[in-house]
Amino acid sequence: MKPIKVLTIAGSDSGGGAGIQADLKTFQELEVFGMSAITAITAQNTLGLQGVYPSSLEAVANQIDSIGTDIGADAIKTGMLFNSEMIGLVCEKIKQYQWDNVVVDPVMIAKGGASLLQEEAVKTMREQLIPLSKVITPNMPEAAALTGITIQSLEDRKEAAKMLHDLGARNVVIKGGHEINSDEVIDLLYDGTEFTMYQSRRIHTNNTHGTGCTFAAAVASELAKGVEIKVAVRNAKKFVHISIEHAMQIGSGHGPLNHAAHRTVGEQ
Ligand SMILES: Nc1ncnc2c1ncn2[C@@H]1O[C@H](COP(=O)(O)OP(=O)(O)OP(=O)(O)O)[C@@H](O)[C@H]1O
Ligand SMILES: Cc1ncc(CO)c(N)n1
Repeated sequence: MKPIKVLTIAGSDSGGGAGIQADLKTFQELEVFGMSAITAITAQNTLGLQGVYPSSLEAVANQIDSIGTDIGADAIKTGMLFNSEMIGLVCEKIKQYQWDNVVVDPVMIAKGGASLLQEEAVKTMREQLIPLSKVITPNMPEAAALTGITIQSLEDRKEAAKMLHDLGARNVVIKGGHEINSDEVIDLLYDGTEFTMYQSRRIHTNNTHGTGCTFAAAVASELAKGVEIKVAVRNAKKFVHISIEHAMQIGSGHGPLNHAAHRTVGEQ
């Protein structure tokens, strides 16, 4: 069987819950071959972010070239991209290698509130990266930052999704993890034609560190396999849900997910 390969371009989370670590765990669980280009090293744990050490542009370019010139990728996922220059570089490489299955997780702020993207970089993301994306997966604050729309209701999310589609994203998923006053979590997909809602029960837990990375990595894995977007989002949401539900108690703050849970729960 031909191996299916997925590349994540993202930051490292020393605590193992988010970023590159969450992505590679997800790729492994969803049976695709995972590769990485590391944009920054973060010192991070379940309590917060203790330090950020960005990679040089040369290091990022070289990592991507190593993959592009030899192994290739059936899908790529971007996470923490640190600043405007790095986003520009990643856009150049996506074009150079003609990568089409591009999942953009527009990471800006970690759950604890620490910034993972410089502010001026939001403009570059909007103008350069979004037009190259097959799907963009902002949470509600990220969708607000990218569009300037204040997002509270589902209608606000629909308006923001349309705007992000107009900016060039072929599909937009605005995730609902931040709608904390509700007992359900609804992720909203817009494919340029219609809206699809993915609804689940909200799990009341502290262990949600890395949900966004895991979700986007799962979408990328499914797209790499040739699964169509509506099913890819459904499968990704199910995978994240099970992984949150069966999280182990790790650290004393916002703990990571249990990416292996689907094996025993048997729903995947
Ligand atoms: N408490 C929860 N219960 C069930 N599902 C959840 C919960 N929190 C998040 N999810 C799911 O996890 C996925 C990620 O959503 P979320 O809005 O948390 O992303 P995020 O804010 O980008 O995450 P991150 O913490 O990695 O930045 C979505 O599919 C969402 O439905
Ligand atoms: C490295 C990294 N990427 C993304 C996130 C968002 O969850 C995080 N906390 N850390």
